[in-house]
Amino acid sequence: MIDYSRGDDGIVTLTLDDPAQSANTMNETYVAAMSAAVDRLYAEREQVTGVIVTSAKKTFFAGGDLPSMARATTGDAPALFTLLSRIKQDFRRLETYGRPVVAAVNGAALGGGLEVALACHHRIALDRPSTRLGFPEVTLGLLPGAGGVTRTVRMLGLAPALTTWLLSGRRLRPADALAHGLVDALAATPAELLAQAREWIRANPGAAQPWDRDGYRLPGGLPAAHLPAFPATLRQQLKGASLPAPEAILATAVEGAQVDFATAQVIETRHLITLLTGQIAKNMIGALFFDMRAVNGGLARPSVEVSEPRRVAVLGAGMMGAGIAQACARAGLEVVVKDVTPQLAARAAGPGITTTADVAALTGCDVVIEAVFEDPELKRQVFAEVLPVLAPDALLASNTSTLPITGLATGVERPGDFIGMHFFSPVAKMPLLEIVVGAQTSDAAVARAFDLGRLIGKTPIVVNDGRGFFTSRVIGTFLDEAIGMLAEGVPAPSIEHAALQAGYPTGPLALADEVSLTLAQRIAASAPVRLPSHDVIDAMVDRHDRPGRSAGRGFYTYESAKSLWEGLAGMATPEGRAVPLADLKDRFLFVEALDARRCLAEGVLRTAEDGNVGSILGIGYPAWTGGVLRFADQHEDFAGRARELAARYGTRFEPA
Ligand SMILES: NC(=O)c1ccc[n+]([C@@H]2O[C@H](COP(=O)([O-])OP(=O)(O)OC[C@H]3O[C@@H](n4cnc5c(N)ncnc54)[C@H](O)[C@@H]3O)[C@@H](O)[C@H]2O)c1
Repeated sequence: MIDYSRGDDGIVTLTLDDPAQSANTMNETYVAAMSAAVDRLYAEREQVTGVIVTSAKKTFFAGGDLPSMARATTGDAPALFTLLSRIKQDFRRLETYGRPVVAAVNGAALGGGLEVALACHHRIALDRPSTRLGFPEVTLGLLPGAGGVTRTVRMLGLAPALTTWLLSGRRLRPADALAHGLVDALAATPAELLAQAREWIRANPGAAQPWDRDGYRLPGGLPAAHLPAFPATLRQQLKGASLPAPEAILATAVEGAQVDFATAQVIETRHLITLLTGQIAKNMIGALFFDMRAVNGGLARPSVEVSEPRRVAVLGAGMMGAGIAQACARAGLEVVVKDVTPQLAARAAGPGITTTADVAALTGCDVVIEAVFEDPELKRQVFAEVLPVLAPDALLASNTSTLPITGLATGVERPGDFIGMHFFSPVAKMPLLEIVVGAQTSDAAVARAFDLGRLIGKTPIVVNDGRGFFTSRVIGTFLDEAIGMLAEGVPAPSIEHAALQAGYPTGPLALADEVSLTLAQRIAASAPVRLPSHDVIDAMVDRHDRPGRSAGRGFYTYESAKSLWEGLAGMATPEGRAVPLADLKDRFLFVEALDARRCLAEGVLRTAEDGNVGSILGIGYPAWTGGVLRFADQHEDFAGRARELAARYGTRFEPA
């Protein structure tokens, strides 16, 4: 798995190449191979002038061995300690070898991959658009435990290491990694990469890690010196739910910065083992690795062969239409955007995009994605208008966020080709695509929508039609719960605080303002039952003229600073009462989990994987839960707690 080859110049190239996998990971094969390679380096030291570490794969190194990590139990702790110590020891032997060691990072280096590179004296990255470097561990409830925390902190100093790399989970492009100090140089081609590595080795025969040199000092000083001045981004990253991984990373960094290198490594190992053997990492790996892999791998895609799209028509150049057009163009598709006037259409202009107000310009398109106003009559009309010029079997997709697909399809000539492709705002950033299957939608249409989603880099879940499909329905349930709390007399700041504490990315009242209370009112008007939240929404829109964010006033006032509107206390009904924080938090998590279980029972959700992935990527369900359906499965007493909430707050909490 590691090819060892020594050139005439005495430079050994270690080429990582796991024969059993498409990417290198820190599995047993790797561990054994790395030990053997380092042993051989030491045995042949007299003939060696330097070492290049590189990979034979498209990526440099993908990271930890997640399948085996996800199985770890407390009983495995001693074995994990031994394994991690061995990995660390080999890195340590490499960096103290007494010869220059260079990482020739020929592709993505994430997690364990970046740790391999950090154990080298110098890192050169191949500057490709797809290459990313970073520590995604925190997003899986873990920490970089093969020296990643220890070395990053010692290389960059505490605050930069934490904010840019360890707590953010960011995957940086090579140029950004260079600017942020974990890469030393860039190379334009693979040949240059290796040539630069050799050159650096020749020029730096006495290379050593900074922390192994005399007089080394932690950049930025010891923790006590700058903890009070920790940047705002760090405080931001630590706000909200108290989650084990960011806390463990912070503790590892701060404790490790005050002791010698070897002790810091042990501290790091201990913290990682605590995370590995706990439930939250299992939840996060379950959803964001296993479920995600299943969803992206086509778990819900019908296995029919379909042709690839070439020319995409987008109707409507508003916020969504422009975003969808740009995403398609970036994937290399030919895109034509139509709006009612050339000026309006031109807002979606960009490389690879033609804009128009003329239906004829859509001639021959084999996909149309409609993103005009949320009005069923208008949508029917634009489909009728474009159908005659499209390719005869064109896929007909609507980006509606609320209108049932089966209903929209009835106005259209070819309902079998009609489908929902629900993107999320902002399209460039949001990874989820919710594919909505109407009563008459064909398997081929689902497969085509799925393939298009994958082509433009989205994670496509496939759901059946219904009021609000999956995502809009469940997020609506969440917002109704929050807004209903105002009617109960719960102070607005407590509502927002409880959601952040539970791990949601934004408070529900702020979110409702973003969505717009006018839209919420329209949805409420067609709801099968009247809820307490609907009275609050009506009062906000009709009585107080506070329709939401775009008007500058909703639950919040958006003037110079954003602040909760003081009139909200007046929304409480006389029977209002105090609700404990623990109940507020659980009401959010449970009300969504219960609704998602109903979605699964009703067939709106076809798989639990789609529900878990969709809830985290699309509607901000806290990732620590492992997704809206896993939350119930991993909860120690889901049914019992749900019944308790039902007794206090209503039958919607009754478990099925
Ligand atoms: N805003 C969101 O967060 C979001 C998210 C997911 C889905 N959606 C859905 O996407 C759709 C569009 O939403 P948006 O926020 O982009 O709206 P928007 O108001 O920003 O854009 C709508 C565009 O459609 C154009 N349009 C109107 N009639 C047209 C016609 N006959 N032919 C061509 N273009 C026409 C308008 O000029 C406007 O540019 C809606 O169905 C909405 O429910 C919105």
